[in-house]
This record gives sequence, C-alpha cells and structure tokens, in this order.
Amino acid sequence: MARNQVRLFASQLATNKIPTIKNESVKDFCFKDEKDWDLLRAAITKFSDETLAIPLVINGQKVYRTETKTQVNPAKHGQILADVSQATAEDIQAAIAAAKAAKKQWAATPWTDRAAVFLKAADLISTKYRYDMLAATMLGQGKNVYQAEIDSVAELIDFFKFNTKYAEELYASQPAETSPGVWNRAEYRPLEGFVYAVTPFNFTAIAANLVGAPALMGNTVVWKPSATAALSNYLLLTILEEAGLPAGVINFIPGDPVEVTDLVVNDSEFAALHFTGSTDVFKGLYSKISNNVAADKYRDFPRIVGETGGKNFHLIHPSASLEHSVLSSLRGAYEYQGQKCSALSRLYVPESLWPRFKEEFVGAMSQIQIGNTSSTDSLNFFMGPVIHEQSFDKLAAAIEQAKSDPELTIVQGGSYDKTNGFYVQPTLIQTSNPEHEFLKREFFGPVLTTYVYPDAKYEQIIDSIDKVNKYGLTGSVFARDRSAIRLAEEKLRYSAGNFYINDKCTGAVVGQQWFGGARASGTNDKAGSGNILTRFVSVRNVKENFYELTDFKYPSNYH
Ligand SMILES: NC(=O)c1ccc[n+]([C@@H]2O[C@H](COP(=O)([O-])OP(=O)(O)OC[C@H]3O[C@@H](n4cnc5c(N)ncnc54)[C@H](O)[C@@H]3O)[C@@H](O)[C@H]2O)c1
Ligand SMILES: N[C@@H](CCC=O)C(=O)O
Repeated sequence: MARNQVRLFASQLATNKIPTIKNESVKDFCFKDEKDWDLLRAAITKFSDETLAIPLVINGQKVYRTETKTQVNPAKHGQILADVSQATAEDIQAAIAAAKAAKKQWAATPWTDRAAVFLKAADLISTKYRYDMLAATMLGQGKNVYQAEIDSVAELIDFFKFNTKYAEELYASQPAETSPGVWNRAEYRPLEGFVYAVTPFNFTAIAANLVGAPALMGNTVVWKPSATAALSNYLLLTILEEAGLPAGVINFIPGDPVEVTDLVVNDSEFAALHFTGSTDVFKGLYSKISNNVAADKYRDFPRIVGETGGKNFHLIHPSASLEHSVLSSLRGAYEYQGQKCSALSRLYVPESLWPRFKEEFVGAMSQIQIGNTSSTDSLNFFMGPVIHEQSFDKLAAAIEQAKSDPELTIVQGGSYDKTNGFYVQPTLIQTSNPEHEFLKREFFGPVLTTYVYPDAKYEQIIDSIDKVNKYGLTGSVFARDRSAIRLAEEKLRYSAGNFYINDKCTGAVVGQQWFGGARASGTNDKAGSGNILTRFVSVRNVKENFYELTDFKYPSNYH
C-alpha cells in the first residue's frame, strides 16, 4: 500500500470539529499600552530600513529575476520598499505546472490538515506577525494603523478562520433523503484543474481570501498579486508557508497582468477565476474566458467569481439623526481615502437638513488630518495618500473638471499635491443634476458628490438612486421614520448587495455582513459567507446500494 494511502486511512479515525470561531478583536492603538506602539514602530523601521527583494514563489522555490518592479511608499514615494521580481513567460508556465503537480497530494490531504494550515496562519498573524502585517500594509498600501488593523489583521484572520467553519458546515451538508437499503452521500471535490487568483491593492485580507478560500477546499492556485500590495502579500505567503502550506499549493507570480493572465487562462486545465478589482478589468477577463469556452479550449466550464467596483450611496431622510448621519457619511467617504469598494461616493440629503448637514460635515472635514500614515512619530493622521500616481492624476482631473463644470460646486476640499506622497484632500462636491456623471463614475478616492433633494421627492430620489448608475454594491438609508426605512429597503432591493439601515456603507465584518454586490459590482458570491466556498468545489453524488437484485422483473410482471 502506498504511503499516502496509509495517511488517508489514518485520517479517518475520528470526525474532528473546528474550534469555536469568533471575530478577531480589533486593537484600538490609543496608547493605553505603549508596548503596542513600540512593537509597531520597530516593525515599520524594519521594513523602512531596507529595500526587500521579493521573489516569485513557484513550487515553494524562491525565484529572483533581473526584471523587477519597485513598490514605493505612497505616502513618501521616494522611499522604495521592495524590488519585486517580474515573472517571465517560462515562470508563468512553471507556476501553472507547479499548481497542477501539487494538486493530487493537496486534494488528498486530510481536511483536518488543510484547515490547520489556515488556523495556524491566522494565529501567527494574531500574535507573532501582527506588527509586521500592520507595518507592511501601512507602508505599502498607505493605511493608518486602525485601517491596517481592521484589514490585514482582523478581517484577514476572520476570513481564514470563518472559512474553516463554513467548510466544515459544507462538508456536513448531505442529501436529506435515503430510501431503505441505500446510503446517499455528497462529496465536495475540489475543482479539477487549478484556480487563478487576481488580487487588488486595497485589502490585504481580500488577497488572503482570494487565494485562501480555494486552497482550503483542496484546490491549488496561481496567484497574481497587485503590484502595489506586493510587500504585504509576500509576507502573507511566507506566513502560510510557516503554517505548513505545502510547496506548489499557492504559487506567487507578480508580473505584467496581461501577460500572466493570457498564459493562465489559455491553459486547458484553468478551472476558476477568483478576482477582485475594477469592473472594466473583470469584464476583460470574463470576455477572454468566454471566448476560450466558445473556442473549446477548456475541459470544464471555468467558474468565474469576481467582486468589482461600486458607486455607493447614503440616503438621508428628513427624520434622520443629523449628527449620526453626518459622521457616518464622513467616515464612509474618507476612511482609507475612499479606497474601499464599499466607500461612500454619492450622498443624498434633503433640503430641510442641508444647511445644518453641510455646516456640520464641513466642520468635521476641516478637522481631518492628512499625512504620512506610516510615520514612526505619529498615529494622528485620519487620512493618508492614495495608492499611486495614476490614481492621483485621475482624482486631480476629476477635481479640475468639477471646478469648471456649471453643474458642480466644490463645497470643501479640492486641492491635491504629489510632491512627496500622493495626497488628495477630502473633497465634497455638490451637483445640481441628479443624473450627473459624478453620480455614475467610480473615482476610488476621497471625492464625494452630493445631491440635495426636495423633501417631498423622497420616493422619486429613491428611484433615481436605483437607476442612475450601473453598480449595485453598498448603500445606506438614514432615518428614524420606519415607513421611510421600509420604502427605501423595498425599492432599493437590487441597488446594493449590502444594504445598511442607519449605518455607514463600509465596514462589513466577516461572518456578520456577507459581502458583495450584483449588477456591475460583481458576481455577488458573498465573501465572508459559506456561499463563496461552493464556487470552488464540484459536488459528486455517491449512491451506495445495500440490496442485491434477485430478479430483473417487476412485481407487476407476475400478475
Ligand atoms: N467588490 C469588492 O469586493 C471589491 C473589493 C476591493 C476592491 N474592489 C474594486 O477594486 C478596484 C480597486 O482595486 P485595484 O486598483 O487593485 O483594481 P484593478 O482592477 O486595477 O486591479 C486588480 C487586479 O487586476 C490586475 N489587472 C489589472 N489590469 C489587468 C488586466 N488587463 N488583465 C488582468 N489583470 C489585470 C491588477 O494587477 C490587480 O492584480 C476598485 O474598482 C474597487 O471597487 C472591489
Ligand atoms: N469589508 C470591507 C470591504 C472593502 C472592500 O474594498 C468593507 O465592507 O468596507
């Protein structure tokens, strides 16, 4: 008997249960414990003092290439954090081959052992690597410590832990009916072939989930990380390796996105895309895959899972709490510089509230401190830089457009500066046109557009919110009047996959608010829920019969 068969048999001696899973608690870094600050400062200094050479990782081997791309600190773009090796065509093919070769053993690895890798990685991030994770995300992706903590520590750990709980529930889900003498079973096979994960810059946790969810279910992965998140993403991979992830299960391939994608999705064993990023990039990938399906390139119909852009709204009703809706809107729009797919980018305020709303909102905006969020001297900055020069230029162009457009007025903000880092001031723009393109286009930055509606037109504005753009990711209604809440909840059914009542439209927590939207916002497979795991398995039904036939005729044949 082969050795791995012995291993498989040994794993069947008990049905193990995942430990009790709870959301990771978020440290508030409010200086009650100076030790936290010292540890964080040491980690920031460590990553700042040297330019890390980041390799590709193929079949567990580090591969360094002479062609590299630098990752800079967006808060101080003269600071080069990493030299990231770029994959050649041969590297990409080698990564695909490694994913295929590792598949059989990983798929046959007992579930307990696969789960343990992710539970241990979560534990390592909660303890030994918490400050490294924070520092890498703060420096590389321009987050302040609180935003880094809720992303690269809490949400990331939650994804890894909750996914094990959801997988356990999925595996336990079996056909409910059995006839006498029959045992029906469902087997949750990993997909045949390999998974391609293409991950965004803005959440280290999302990258972790895009590679982690398929891998947990027994798939192997080719991972193309975002160029502007390479540092935290590579750190994550090394932590997974320390937690016991076998070679070849996740292959890390930074490189030219189009070149990597074209080779990966042209492989006949490409089984699934797990993507998060912008809508247009996803459409391009979708169409390449569809064309390949039509051209008979694949053995299977690849699964396509993509979470994409948004143009998320707050609808303020005249009965809303003014202070709460002002502060929630400010956080929703400007936290992490508006670079959350869920960020508030269109705000609807009734005329009766607008003068006081505007005064309080602008007053709060003027207290926002913006600066180098990865500084070792200060944790004071509420906002930091936007991610890179293209984003900065796009936002600057939008602000300039607003200055000359007669239908737009800059209420507050409107300045920007890229001398040292990519800084865009939080900006509030008012439009007189409820159909304006600023209510349609995703800017992905701290630019919020507001439309002030007549109180009597509450229902009409709901219709306009629903129809004005193509997205359907997140949205909120703020009201004390229950009928106003009910009307918005009913009429905005398809306007947001995550709908909030008297809360901001960002900040979904794994296991609590399942995340994702439909329309142009993605396939809505709900990260943070068990549903996402079903996309990375292909169920086999097994019927075992205990009765043996003694005759081929039916009883009626003897009548
Ligand atoms: N719905 C969600 O859950 C969610 C979450 C986070 C971010 N987002 C969206 O992501 C976007 C911001 O992230 P981003 O700037 O990293 O997005 P992006 O689309 O620019 O990049 C995402 C990934 O796609 C790769 N990519 C870019 N062009 C490609 C191409 N032509 N072919 C193949 N791959 C390509 C990038 O290298 C990166 O790895 C926003 O639109 C935001 O709304 C959505
Ligand atoms: N969980 C986050 C996801 C943000 C995506 O970029 C939120 O809901 O704000």
